[in-house]
Amino acid sequence: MRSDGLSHSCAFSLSFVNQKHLLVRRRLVVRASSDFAIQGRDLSFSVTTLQGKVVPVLNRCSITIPEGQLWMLLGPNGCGKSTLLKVLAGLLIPTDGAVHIKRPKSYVFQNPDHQVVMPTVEADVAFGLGKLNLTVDEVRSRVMKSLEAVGMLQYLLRPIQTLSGGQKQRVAIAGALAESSRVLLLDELTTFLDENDQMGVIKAVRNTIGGLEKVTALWVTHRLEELDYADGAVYMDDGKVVMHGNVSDIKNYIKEQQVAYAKKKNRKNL
Ligand SMILES: Nc1ncnc2c1ncn2[C@@H]1O[C@H](COP(=O)(O)OP(=O)(O)OP(=O)(O)O)[C@@H](O)[C@H]1O
Repeated sequence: MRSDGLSHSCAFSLSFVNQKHLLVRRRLVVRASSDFAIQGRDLSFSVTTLQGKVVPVLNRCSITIPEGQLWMLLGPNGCGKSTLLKVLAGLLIPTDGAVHIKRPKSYVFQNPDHQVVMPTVEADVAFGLGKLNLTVDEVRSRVMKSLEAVGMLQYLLRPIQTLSGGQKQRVAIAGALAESSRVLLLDELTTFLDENDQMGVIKAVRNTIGGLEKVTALWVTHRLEELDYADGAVYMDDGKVVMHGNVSDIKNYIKEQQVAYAKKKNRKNL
């Protein structure tokens, strides 16, 4: 675990963040203390284009996710979902607002090849435990428990390159669990996966939620069928959360948006 509370999964991501684009006014990332696991309040974030134009991406965006639950984050392309997730993870620094989040926390990437780096499954899940001063038996026990939680125990000794994309995602999640992550921030994990792998990953996440450790996950997705596995959902548009609540309300809202969009498009074509 890194000193800033990020897991090894997050450590790699910093190289993806172009610091030139960050407008840093203040940094407020503190530990959460009540029954929510994730809270962002009035978060703003902007990027500066190569032409020097400042473009707002998050616009006083607020979100609260209860502890021990799996919530989905949805919204149109470019509305700011990944940016919000990175701000919550501490990978991007908001220009304004505050983040409260339980720790340890882990951010898992869309592309598992960006974070599954060791030659075998066992070595990869154990990778982040090096700094925790654990005995060999403790490391092994954590690795096995985490792999079991994501249904990958039988792959313990497998070379990483023999795994499918979804299996690699589950190894990445096991790595986060091995580090006792209380919060998983999951960025479109199933985008590149076939249906079988997609279900394997979502069921693995579902299986890790709650429990004694009260693990909480926020899952960015475009796939409406994944909502069936969620305890709640958040819908973003234009840099802010516009709906926050139970899955059926969010599904209805999305359907209404789709109908309104189709009508608008038809009118334009007339
Ligand atoms: N470094 C950057 N430079 C310029 N624009 C950026 C940068 N990072 C994000 N953006 C812009 O900010 C907006 C939000 O991006 P973000 O990736 O958060 O959206 P998203 O909702 O996750 O999109 P998608 O669903 O397509 O993955 C987009 O218009 C994107 O082009």
